[in-house]
Amino acid sequence: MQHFEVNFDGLVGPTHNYAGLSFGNVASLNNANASSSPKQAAKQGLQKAKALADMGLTQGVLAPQERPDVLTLRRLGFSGTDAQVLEKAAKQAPQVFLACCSASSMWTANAATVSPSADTADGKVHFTPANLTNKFHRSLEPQVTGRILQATFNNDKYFKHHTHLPDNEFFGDEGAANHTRLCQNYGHEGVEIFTFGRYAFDTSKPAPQKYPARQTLEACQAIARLHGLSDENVVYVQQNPNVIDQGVFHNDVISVGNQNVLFYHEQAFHNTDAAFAEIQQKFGDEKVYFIKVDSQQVSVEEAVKTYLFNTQIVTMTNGDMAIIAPTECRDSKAVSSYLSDLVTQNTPIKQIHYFDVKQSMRNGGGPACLRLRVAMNDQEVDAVNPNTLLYDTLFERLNLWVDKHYRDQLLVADLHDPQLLIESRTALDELTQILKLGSVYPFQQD
Ligand SMILES: NCCC[C@H](NC(=O)CCC(=O)O)C(=O)O
Repeated sequence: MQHFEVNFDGLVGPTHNYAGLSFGNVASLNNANASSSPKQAAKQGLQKAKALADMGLTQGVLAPQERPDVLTLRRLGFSGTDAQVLEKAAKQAPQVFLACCSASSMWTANAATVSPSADTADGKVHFTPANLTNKFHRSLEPQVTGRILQATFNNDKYFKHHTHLPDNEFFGDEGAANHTRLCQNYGHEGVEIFTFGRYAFDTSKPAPQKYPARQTLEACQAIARLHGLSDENVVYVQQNPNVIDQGVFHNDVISVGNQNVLFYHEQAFHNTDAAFAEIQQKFGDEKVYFIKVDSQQVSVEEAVKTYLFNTQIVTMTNGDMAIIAPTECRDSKAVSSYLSDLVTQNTPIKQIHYFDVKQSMRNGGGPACLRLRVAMNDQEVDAVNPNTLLYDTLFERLNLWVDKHYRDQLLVADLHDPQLLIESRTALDELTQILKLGSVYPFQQD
């Protein structure tokens, strides 16, 4: 049996915009109200995904969500026709309205936590959508995310879907952005590393002071229970509260792992030595490469600006690893010289590939945010909805679909345009036919 890691990239939705919604995410705050290009954003994402497919990796896509979220606006008391709902909300509660327009589901690293079948008690691949409670605009995602995941991984024999954790800050969960899995190979039992920002039920423990810690230990523990993980395969590590206060709102902004590599900044974790000893012990006899970047090489500020750690580390068909980095890393002297040196060292990382994902970066989402990793064996890959796997035909079809429906430019002030709602729904309706997802959106269920 063969084993793969498949990346499911989030398609950028037609309302991609910069509304400054994410307190604690420096790029989101700095780019508030800038004009965006949904078309360019979607194409940048597709290019990156297709390039990985061309490198011989299996690549899938996940559908975006319906925005503006008229259903939520109605729940909040705005009434009338859809156009009236948009107009009233934009006028009477602009911040609430903007939150209901975000295309943030594009960052599928926050869609769910996934545990491969090699790690779970029942031998199925488990999915728990993230509840994303810390940000109102993101808390609107989990229900539809669950439907999209079920329509993508639509076979009960191999896939187990859980409901997202209770919607409150005690169980704040941001999905795979705070979860990394190390393993000797993808089919082998792995070590699932859950990273959290604070203890929900013990306020005497360290926590950030300035920016929110979005993920709690208790949420991580609940997911490990739901997925049937053994204590022998799980490590919980607290993020260094101080780096959260410097803009590291998810752990994937300061560390990334793949197979036997954990690439991290020296300030990423609290109690690093104890955590790494536990990881190595649970990993087994083979050595884990803990690749440390220290503050003199790259400061936390530079790491947040360039997203050095929001890179993907992928295993190529010849067994070497490659780093998939945003062009911001190439444009930084400190980071690009670090990376050029890294590939000459004695680690599995041998190549660096740069991609322009600026439209996403301006909202604090790099290459790693744009993908959800699902390690599977060949039978499981065969059980995935085949229309969501990105081969040449789907790539071409999706590019045409973007050209047909997406605007070149969008301003925050355009979001209440009723025509945009019609365009978005028309696009998404067609997308569900292309990907054969069925009726996953509220507007399709009226
Ligand atoms: N994993 C990357 C997530 C980025 C995302 N940004 C946003 O939602 C910004 C949206 C805006 O500000 O318009 C977040 O912070 O959760």
